[in-house]
Amino acid sequence: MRNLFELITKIAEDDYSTVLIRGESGTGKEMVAKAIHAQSKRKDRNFVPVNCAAIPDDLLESELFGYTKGAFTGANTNKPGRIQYADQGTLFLDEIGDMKASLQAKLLRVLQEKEFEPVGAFKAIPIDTRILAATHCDLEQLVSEGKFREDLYYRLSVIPVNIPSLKDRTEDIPLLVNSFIETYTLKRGREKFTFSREAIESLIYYEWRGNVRELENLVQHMSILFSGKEVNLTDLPEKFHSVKIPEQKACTSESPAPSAAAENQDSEKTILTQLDWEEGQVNFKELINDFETQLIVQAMKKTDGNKKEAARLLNLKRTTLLEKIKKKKINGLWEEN
Ligand SMILES: Nc1ncnc2c1ncn2[C@@H]1O[C@H](COP(=O)(O)OP(=O)(O)OP(=O)(O)O)[C@@H](O)[C@H]1O
Repeated sequence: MRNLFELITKIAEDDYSTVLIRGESGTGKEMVAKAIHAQSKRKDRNFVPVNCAAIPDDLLESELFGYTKGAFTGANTNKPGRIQYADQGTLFLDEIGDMKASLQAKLLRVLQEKEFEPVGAFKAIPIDTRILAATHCDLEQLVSEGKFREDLYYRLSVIPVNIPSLKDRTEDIPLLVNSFIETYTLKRGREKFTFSREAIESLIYYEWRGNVRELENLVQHMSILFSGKEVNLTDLPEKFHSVKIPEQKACTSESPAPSAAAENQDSEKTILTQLDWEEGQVNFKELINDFETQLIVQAMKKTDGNKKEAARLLNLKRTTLLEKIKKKKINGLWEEN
């Protein structure tokens, strides 16, 4: 996600490239598109989202490009399309994989020629809009099946942005939960609440097919229906009660998970017994540094080199662990020993 934030800033600065945002439903594709717009030079102009899957095929063309008076029965006046509202701004085309072939051709023209024709018009209108597209589909597959134009696919995916599913970044769950608690308690003017460790664990190991949207809905739901201070597992909706938590990770409020310090008592002993106080002063900084290295190497060994798991064992953020490994230049040390 940190890489993604950096990418958003770079993309926002470069106004010319088209961007294809990919991710499962609810991962935050529209949020990323809004963030790109908000950081770009177009930020004071409109951000216009169009969900290509939500508008029936027959209507999408006139909705997107507008129409002229008399273009079809019922077209009594000229009507601008959403693309015109996005002039000088950003047009966000969500679910682009659902766009029918004839519209794909019109969109390609916008991208290549920077102009479009409203339905029923004979003259093209110039347009200056940045197009951000998003999809949860496998566009390459649609291209190979002939359902999506290959030239449009290459045009759109100049910069691909992939948003990971929530189940692939479970370390973000507690952070997101806290942020949503903040938002929804503030909105309702009620006291903040917390989630018990057991409850958080069930959230961490839950499937999250609806990704961040589903998590946000849960916290919103709790902020309405739960009036206590700490949400326990039993306060959560039924589907969370049966979440399978891997054996060695399961912990209850009565039997807290082993802390990194306890797990590493052995290495602490080793270092302390190695100390020779008689020799004079001990080098405090060096010893702490060695101890830290030993802890990291041990955690990496225990988890077969899985940095995410090791960070969880050490009660560190994954990024902090990665930074330490890099700074100490100890990458792979756990394999050698
Ligand atoms: N990193 C995040 N931090 C806070 N809220 C987030 C984050 N990512 C997503 N959300 C929230 O999750 C919800 C879904 O996000 P969004 O609509 O951007 O997803 P999407 O991928 O475009 O979904 P869909 O494909 O179904 O349209 C929104 O309410 C958004 O505010």
